[in-house]
Amino acid sequence: MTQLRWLSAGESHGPELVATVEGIPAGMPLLAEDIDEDLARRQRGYGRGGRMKIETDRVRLVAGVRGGETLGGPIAMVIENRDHASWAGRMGPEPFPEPPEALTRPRPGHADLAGGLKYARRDLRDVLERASARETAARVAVGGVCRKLLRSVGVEVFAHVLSIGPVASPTSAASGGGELPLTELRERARASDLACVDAVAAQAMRDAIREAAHRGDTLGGVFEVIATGLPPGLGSHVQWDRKLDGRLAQALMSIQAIKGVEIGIGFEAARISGSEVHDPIAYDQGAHAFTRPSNRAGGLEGGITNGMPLICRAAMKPIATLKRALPSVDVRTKEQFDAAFERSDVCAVAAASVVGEAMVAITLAAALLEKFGGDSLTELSRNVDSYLQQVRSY
Ligand SMILES: Cc1cc2nc3c(=O)[nH]c(=O)nc-3n(C[C@H](O)[C@H](O)[C@H](O)COP(=O)(O)O)c2cc1C
Ligand SMILES: C=C(O[C@@H]1CC(C(=O)O)=C[C@@H](OP(=O)(O)O)[C@H]1O)C(=O)O
Repeated sequence: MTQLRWLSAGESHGPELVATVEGIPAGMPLLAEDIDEDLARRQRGYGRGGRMKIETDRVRLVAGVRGGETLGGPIAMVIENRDHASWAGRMGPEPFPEPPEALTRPRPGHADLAGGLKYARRDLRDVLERASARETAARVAVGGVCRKLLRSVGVEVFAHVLSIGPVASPTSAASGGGELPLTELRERARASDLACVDAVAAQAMRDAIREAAHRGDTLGGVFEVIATGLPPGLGSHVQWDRKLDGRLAQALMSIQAIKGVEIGIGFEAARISGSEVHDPIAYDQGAHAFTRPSNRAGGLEGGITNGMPLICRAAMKPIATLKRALPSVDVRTKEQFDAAFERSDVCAVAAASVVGEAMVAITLAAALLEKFGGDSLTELSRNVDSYLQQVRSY
């Protein structure tokens, strides 16, 4: 068994973000540009704030890769924070020449107050810098490495936006929106600035975001992550922490501002009968494979992949930093004030969907390595092929 481990470090306006990932087999081709494309997609999306005009995220591979191939050791990556240049004397590890002005008016919905109380920080910037979703750039870098591994065994992960505020796209893979083949869904999502596959819905979403911005308000939404090409048998029913649905939920829920996760049709399954929920089983003699005419389970039964595409959804709450700020209290004076506002995204659901892809890719890569092991890519591929042969002759 190979264990995938990873960590990120870095503050939003510090010098750089750092990510380390260990457990990737040796001999996997890996270039910075494999990851940069995802980093660029994470920066997109109608409704993002001024910060995204400053950053042009690129990864620098600093360990674990030689001559374009992984070595089997920890891979370390760095992403520069260009905005750091504007924070001289206020951010960075060295003592400041003068104490910077403290941020003392916590924003409802952000980590400011809870983190300030927990870590006994009087300047709430000490909390928000790490709580910020700037950190998700590091996650996307780790996800890019994992995506490369998954691709080598035929697994693709992609996401699309289902709704922004009250505006919904008519297409959902989980609800049988499979009139669109999944490859087409992926291409359309990648071509849209909102990762929405329906052009009419995307325009209504843009309008909703623009109107929210005019009101000084913000919007959340829902995105769906789909993984194709998965072998049956990732995850396990035998112990609580090995169930893949639970692990995916934790991974997606850990993304800043994600407040709900569904697998397949999710909460909808609780409202209808069993006969309308469960996917009948058939057998394709030619392909020597079990098939399903529907995929309401979203590719998971008993916490184990069943060979159908994996479908997860995540709900993002609206951005907490409001131009028309909500009432708050100054933590120093205890007087009532409006919460702090400098600048902010109005809506970041499309960006979060790219982070969702990364978190799902990381979780699937971990499950793949646990099942098939392998210190080299050759060994991993051989193990996968041998298992697929076993499944075909079951
Ligand atoms: C891609 C992305 C961008 C975000 N941008 C902002 C932002 O500009 N302003 C803000 O207040 N919150 C933003 N958030 C949400 C906060 O990071 C999040 O609400 C905060 O860390 C508190 O965590 P919680 O919402 O999970 O409790 C963003 C989240 C994501 C995923
Ligand atoms: C920097 C990113 O997102 C940031 C996430 C974020 C937050 O509070 O989560 C607040 C904003 O940062 P700033 O206060 O510098 O404008 C976003 O821009 C990014 O996604 O790369």
